[in-house]
Amino acid sequence: GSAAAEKKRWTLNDFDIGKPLGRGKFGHVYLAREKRSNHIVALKVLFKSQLKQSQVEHQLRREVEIQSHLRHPNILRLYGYFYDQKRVYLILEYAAKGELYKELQKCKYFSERRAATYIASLARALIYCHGKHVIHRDIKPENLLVGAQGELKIADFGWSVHTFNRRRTMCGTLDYLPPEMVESVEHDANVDIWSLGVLCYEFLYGMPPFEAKEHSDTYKRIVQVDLKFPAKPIVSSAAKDLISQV
Ligand SMILES: CC(C)NC(=O)[C@H]1CCC[C@H]1Nc1nc(Nc2ccc(C(=O)N(C)C3CCN(C)CC3)cc2)ncc1C(F)(F)F
Repeated sequence: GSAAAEKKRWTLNDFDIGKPLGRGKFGHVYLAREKRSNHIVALKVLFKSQLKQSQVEHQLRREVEIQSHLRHPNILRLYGYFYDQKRVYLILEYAAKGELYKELQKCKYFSERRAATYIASLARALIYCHGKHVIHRDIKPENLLVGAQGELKIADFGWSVHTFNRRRTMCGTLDYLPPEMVESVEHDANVDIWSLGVLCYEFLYGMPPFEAKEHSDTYKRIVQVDLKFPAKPIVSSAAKDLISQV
């Protein structure tokens, strides 16, 4: 938005609230329309109490700071934020075609053409982020949304500035973590390239490459890079080569 928009103090009165789009980690997300511009947005409502008890306030602050400065067609925009007594509100770009992981669940796996289109746009978004010394560290289907024209949008607030010693509490799935993070040693932007390979595999086969029943088994498969390609669905050797290289 314009420079003026950047400095504007937003309040809930600036918006007409529409239907709920679903639940995020720390609260609900609503469709909303900014009254003056009639601009459609997603309003993510986070409860301060939950942020406090999960000790993520400082992380949210930094990630909002990063996200609001990123401008790329395959990165979901953060237009601004505001808060009241109990809640923090994030004014986000509305992705009209929703959550990619639901689409992947529905069609089990994607065609090579569709997977290639998604991976190429993610690669462009990561080149942009790494160019600004931002590594994402949380590339996975759940963090991807789809725009009105079917374009991919990285939407998670797991962005973090390029840091070496920021430990990530092992919350959520290990599936997407590369060896250096699973062994929680220092890591750099290449962690995102690894995750891109994991994502490419999951787009084509419908499951992540190192999936296992137990966490400890997933851990072992990752550190050993125990990469196996199922016989079905049929995937080109070019695609397998790309996944192996990445
Ligand atoms: C990346 C992050 C981890 N994920 C999230 O934040 C999630 C948590 C809840 C929603 C989503 N957050 C967003 N979702 C959209 N668009 C959207 C979502 C869902 C549908 C949809 O399928 N239904 C409404 C369907 C319609 C049909 N009925 C049956 C089910 C729901 C359609 C459009 N735009 C921006 C956001 C954002 F990110 F800005 F908040």
